[in-house]
Amino acid sequence: MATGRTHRPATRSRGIPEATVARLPLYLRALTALSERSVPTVSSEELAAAAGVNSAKLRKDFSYLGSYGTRGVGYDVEYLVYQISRELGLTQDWPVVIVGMGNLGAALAGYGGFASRGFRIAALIDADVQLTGRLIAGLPVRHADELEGIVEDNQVSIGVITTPAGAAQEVCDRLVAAGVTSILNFAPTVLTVPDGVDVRKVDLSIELQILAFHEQRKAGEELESSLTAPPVAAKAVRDGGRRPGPDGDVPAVMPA
Ligand SMILES: NC(=O)c1ccc[n+]([C@@H]2O[C@H](COP(=O)([O-])OP(=O)(O)OC[C@H]3O[C@@H](n4cnc5c(N)ncnc54)[C@H](O)[C@@H]3O)[C@@H](O)[C@H]2O)c1
Repeated sequence: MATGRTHRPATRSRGIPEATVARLPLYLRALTALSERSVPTVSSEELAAAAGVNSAKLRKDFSYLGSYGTRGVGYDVEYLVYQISRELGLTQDWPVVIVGMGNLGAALAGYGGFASRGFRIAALIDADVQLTGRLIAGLPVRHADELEGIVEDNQVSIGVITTPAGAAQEVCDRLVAAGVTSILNFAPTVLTVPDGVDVRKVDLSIELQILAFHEQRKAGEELESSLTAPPVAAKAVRDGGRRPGPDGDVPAVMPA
């Protein structure tokens, strides 16, 4: 038994590094936006800026896909959308179940972005009999007793867990025993899964903590630069964070 995430090598099949795989959805999102605006080609710099990635890294990533673009023209948007979708396995339909139909489960069920990216919600499942049969986003909630049958009947390979932490491991075990091999876990707990099962954990509070770290660092840098800045600017910062702008009174640093 492996604890938490399954241990995979840093590269996947066909030698594409995990870090590249993790950036492919970012490129795909930016390319889809271009495609919707009927933009035919895009340069690596434009696409890198739209995806929030360094352009040298983008070119390296695309070389793993065998996509090199055309000098002076750039990359063919539609072809790249197809290539990345194929690489991510999005050209096929992925039935997904969501287990735990409280606030978060219902919000996810209502999110249209899954279906448009090839993730079909096969069933919404909850242990609460009061919820059984209730329509959420047009689908009836099924009782947790039916979980194994639903997974088998729909050949579900991806399960989303949005139950309280205390129920998540049991739900995970049942999903895996029924044949699910990928879990997206929103519950704040580390799941134990057998080899061959992938777990991705989503934790918005961790993302917020990372942002808090950056905020703190930015505040530290600002303070440091105010202490080393020329006397006039430093005085302006001490006087409430207002530095004289080009026309003398535009605050460059807003007071907190
Ligand atoms: N990852 C994040 O960023 C994030 C954000 C918000 C909430 N959460 C977590 O997501 C989970 C759900 O949050 P919520 O606000 O929707 O909670 P909620 O209480 O509204 O919903 C939980 C649902 O799970 C059901 N449930 C409980 N045990 C079950 C079982 N064994 N099988 C099937 N269903 C079961 C309950 O009946 C309930 O409907 C919690 O663990 C919460 O901590 C995570």
